Amino acid sequence: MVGRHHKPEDLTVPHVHEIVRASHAKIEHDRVKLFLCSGETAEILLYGATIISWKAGGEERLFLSEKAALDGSKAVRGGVPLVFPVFGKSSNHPTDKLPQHGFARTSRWEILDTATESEEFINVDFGLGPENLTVDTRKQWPFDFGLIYSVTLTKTSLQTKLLVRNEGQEPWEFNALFHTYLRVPDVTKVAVTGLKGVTYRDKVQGGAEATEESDKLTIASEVDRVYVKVPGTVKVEDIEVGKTLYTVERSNLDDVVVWNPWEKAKTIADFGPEDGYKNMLCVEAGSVSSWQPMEVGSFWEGGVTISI
Ligand SMILES: O=P(O)(O)OC[C@H]1O[C@@H](O)[C@H](O)[C@@H](O)[C@@H]1O
Repeated sequence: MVGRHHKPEDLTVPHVHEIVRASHAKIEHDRVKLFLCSGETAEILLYGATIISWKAGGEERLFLSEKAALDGSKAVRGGVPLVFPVFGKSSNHPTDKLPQHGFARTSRWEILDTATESEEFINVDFGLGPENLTVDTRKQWPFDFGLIYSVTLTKTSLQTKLLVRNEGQEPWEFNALFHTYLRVPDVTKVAVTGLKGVTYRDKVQGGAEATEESDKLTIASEVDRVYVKVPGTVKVEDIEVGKTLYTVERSNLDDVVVWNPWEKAKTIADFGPEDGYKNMLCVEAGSVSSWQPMEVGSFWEGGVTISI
């Protein structure tokens, strides 16, 4: 080889241990993996921009069903699927032809950017627009929109942010929700705090309205509640050990859905193991109790930070 002779100390290539320790993003054909040099990781599928793993403090923090389809054939059962532009199934509304929870969780997103700003965090942005939707989905919801979903991994948190833009010539409206399946050691030994005094719609009771009486919501049967306009921080606590497992902080997301299917999990085809409901609790931050209006050219941004 012609050229200057390099002595080993001239080489700019990092030593192997430095490569392993550096924070970085690894892009594969169907997913992005984020690594922090301190050991935390996250894994996000392009399908749905679904976060399927978040490891922090040496433990997996998200529940992912062992029967979840990860091949893009159906929405992922577990992790953090994104709900947009409709929560549940609507009727008499422009979203009423869309399937339950909309199309964001079943569309393939594009990677927009990855940047390691420091050793303390790493971020990846995904984008979704009409050009990423199937012809059928476009027919079901023909509006022009742009979404940017930003996932940031820090040493102690997983931060997610959704930017929504109306890029069309007519107004439309939407729901959005971060459908987070938190992993818990034993769901019967945790409590959700921060909901006392909040009005909720109880889907297990046919949508009846009630007010949360307790500062410690415990789970001993099926729970499916939409807490409306939750004022502050919600936490998941281990009541046996007396320690906070997760702190959920929201920005511009009024509502919190708490869901555990309990033994109904047995009837959910892609839920496994059958008793896996004991190790999960969905605490879902969203804007779902009323439609978010989007005038032509307007932006909306909402986000959630889950800390351990
Ligand atoms: O089975 P899916 O479409 O992923 O929905 C799971 C659950 O998602 C929750 O957000 C809803 O409140 C529940 O009613 C629903 O059962």
